Amino acid sequence: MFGVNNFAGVSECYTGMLTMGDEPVNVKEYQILAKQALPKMYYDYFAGGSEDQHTLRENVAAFQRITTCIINSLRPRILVDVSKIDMSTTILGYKTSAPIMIAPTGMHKLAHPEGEVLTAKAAAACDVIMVFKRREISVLMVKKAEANEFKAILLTVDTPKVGRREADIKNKMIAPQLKNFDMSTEVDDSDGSKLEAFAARSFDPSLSWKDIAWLKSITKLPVLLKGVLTREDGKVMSSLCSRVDIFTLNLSLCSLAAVKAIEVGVEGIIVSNHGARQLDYVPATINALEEVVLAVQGRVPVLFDGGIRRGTDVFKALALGAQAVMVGRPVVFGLAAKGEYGARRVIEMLKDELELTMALSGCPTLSDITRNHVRMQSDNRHCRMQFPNILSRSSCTIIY
Ligand SMILES: Cc1cc2nc3c(=O)[nH]c(=O)nc-3n(C[C@H](O)[C@H](O)[C@H](O)COP(=O)(O)O)c2cc1C
Ligand SMILES: CCCCC(=O)C(=O)O
Repeated sequence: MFGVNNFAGVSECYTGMLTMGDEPVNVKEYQILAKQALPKMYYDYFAGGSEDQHTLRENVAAFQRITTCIINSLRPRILVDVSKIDMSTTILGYKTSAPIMIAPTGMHKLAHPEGEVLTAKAAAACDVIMVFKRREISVLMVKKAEANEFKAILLTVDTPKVGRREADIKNKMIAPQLKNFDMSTEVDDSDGSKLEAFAARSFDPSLSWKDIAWLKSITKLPVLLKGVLTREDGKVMSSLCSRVDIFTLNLSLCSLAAVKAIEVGVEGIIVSNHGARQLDYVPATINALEEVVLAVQGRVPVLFDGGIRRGTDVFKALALGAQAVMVGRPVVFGLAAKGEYGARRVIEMLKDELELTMALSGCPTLSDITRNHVRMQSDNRHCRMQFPNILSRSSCTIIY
């Protein structure tokens, strides 16, 4: 039988219908099983994006556009000894076996009764904290993180308010009671998404650059900003910039969001659009990555998340300058479908696929993966000089 699944952000053909007893062969198949395993309200919460879900589709589709035509393609090397592939790297001084981490995603207990405990068992989890209106909650959580020997704080900076998630509104999404949020006791009689109502009560929309100094003043842990998408901070430059311009602009002319982040002393930046759950119509993160990497100029690590579903996606993000990637939904879907085993398999499959991609691209180590291993639309001028005939074909013109 030929099954067609058309989920938000995933549009795939499969040669059979999956059922819970089946063993998924790639991370996307875990989404199919998660959909079968979860109540609709919870599946929609995990899978959904904001508003038209344009960016949700783009996060995945933009990776798929880096494909087999001359521009937006991988560029493998041949006749390199790839009998040993080393995917290990060091992030903030900590050694890890592969540049793949688990993104901070809320409410794993909706996916599985044992929630985050199983996810943490399945892999070394990456830890997150949000700054709340009630700063005493933030202080408490930072102290808890320190006491539990967490290694870094990722400050989510793209959620002063929660994005408009229409599935959650329709489903009247219930915010479960969370241990970390015990201190919020207000009664919620709002209609629509209770999660949104919770966020409106708790998150601080006045969060600004000065608060980074406050956060740094209460902890010695390194602080990384999660949710940077641009190098610029003002309207002036954004009106002047287009994707193709970014290599030719004099970066020192503009006030830079990424650069500003470094100035206020953050130890790392995560290029993320929150899995397309916040502002719709922001770029797919893979299309925003290089802009930030160029602005940061190696001064702090740049991590990446959004739409990673394949080892080749990891490879593309590394080639465009990410030091490591984080994976959100696939891990939760693995957890929902097959518990700890499923979450672990998702990471293992991505690692195996990355290993194979490195071997087939002639890259025995991560440092062998270079910008020259991908060709993007923004390399167009260079392409035009080299491949005048091919580029006149409209099939090779990819529009961001
Ligand atoms: C269900 C869900 C919950 C999330 N919760 C948080 C969160 O609490 N804090 C945060 O910074 N990001 C959160 N994110 C965003 C993820 O950290 C990450 O940016 C995103 O999932 C990456 O995209 P991907 O799901 O396509 O891998 C959440 C994402 C999902 C799907
Ligand atoms: C109220 C939102 C908290 C979790 C989150 O960040 C998400 O669902 O994307």
